[in-house]
Amino acid sequence: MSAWTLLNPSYSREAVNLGCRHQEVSGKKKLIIKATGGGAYKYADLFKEKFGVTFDKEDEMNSLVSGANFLLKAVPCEAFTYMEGRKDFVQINSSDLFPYLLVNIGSGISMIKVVGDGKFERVSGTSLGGGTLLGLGMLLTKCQSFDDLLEMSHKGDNRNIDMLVSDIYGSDYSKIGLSARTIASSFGKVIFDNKELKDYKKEDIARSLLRMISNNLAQIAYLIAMWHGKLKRIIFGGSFTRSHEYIMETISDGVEYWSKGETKAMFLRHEGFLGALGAFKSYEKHGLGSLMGHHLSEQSPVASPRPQLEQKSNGPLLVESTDAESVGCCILGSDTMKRT
Ligand SMILES: Nc1ncnc2c1ncn2[C@@H]1O[C@H](COP(=O)(O)OP(=O)(O)OP(=O)(O)O)[C@@H](O)[C@H]1O
Ligand SMILES: CC(C)(CO)[C@@H](O)C(=O)NCCC(=O)O
Repeated sequence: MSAWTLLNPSYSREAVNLGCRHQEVSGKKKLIIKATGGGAYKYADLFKEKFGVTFDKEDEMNSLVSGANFLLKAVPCEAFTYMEGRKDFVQINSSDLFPYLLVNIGSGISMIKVVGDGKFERVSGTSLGGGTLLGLGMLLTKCQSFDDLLEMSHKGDNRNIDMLVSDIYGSDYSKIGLSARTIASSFGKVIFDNKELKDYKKEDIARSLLRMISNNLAQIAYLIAMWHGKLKRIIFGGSFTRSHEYIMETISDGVEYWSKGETKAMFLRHEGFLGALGAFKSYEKHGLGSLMGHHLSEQSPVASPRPQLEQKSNGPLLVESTDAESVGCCILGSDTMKRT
């Protein structure tokens, strides 16, 4: 997947009008598109040469934060927790939103402490992210896509690959709070198996990989949140989770475990669109805010009655009125195009 995000001009008439603009340069019309992420730099020349499109570049971190703040403040029930198969929407009071840790899981992971609108610091990051899962997954299971890998993982059993506490102790190790089922060493069982890759079920490998990456990022995120002022909210964005229940469940379990139940992982309904939304929002600074407000009030549920602040609900009611299509933007990758 490419590392760039932009508003897709072919998605809808509104997106054409709002995602890009024309500028008259020496009598010629120039098409300008907001773009963010690495691809906004990497592919700028290519787009200009092939399509005559100029990228109006917005900083990636700035766009991620701006997109996340916008969603959390303006879209009812954007954030939710996911535990034991249950999605609980959380409406955060905007006066109590900051500070929080934004963990953007793309190919790599950025951890950003957000303290206000436009006020943030990228406090950490890790290269063990979505790209690691997919890359290792492709090597070890020959999966063709992320969805392929995810589907495999649903059918797998990581206990055939991972070394559990019970494999070492024969039971739990309750004195230090480790249950028999806790993974003591990801992929650790392989050491004693004397088997080759072909002898393992690819479903089991997929499951172990997913647990390994998700557990690891949950732990790092929690530690970073504690290190940077005991941030009470950890919000996970980026295309990695894409509402995949098992991924969210594993991340939630990890945060719950490491925080001893004090912190809950939060996810976003529009998790993969933070950068695009943030780049879009930057029109405000060019004095085109009214145009944007018009578009959003038509398409997003902002105008609909708000649920009670800090209310939690796992009922379907709130989803109905806050359909994911409402934000109406696309991510274009070099090989994929996804729509909310
Ligand atoms: N359909 C998909 N195709 C490819 N990757 C997917 C898909 N769905 C989820 N993913 C996961 O999302 C990751 C990429 O996420 P995203 O598009 O947010 O990041 P990116 O912009 O490419 O990365 P970075 O932020 O590091 O530049 C992949 O590495 C993979 O783990
Ligand atoms: C390089 C970026 C910012 C590109 O989105 C991302 O992939 C990332 O945060 N990677 C982790 C890099 C690190 O901090 O180790």
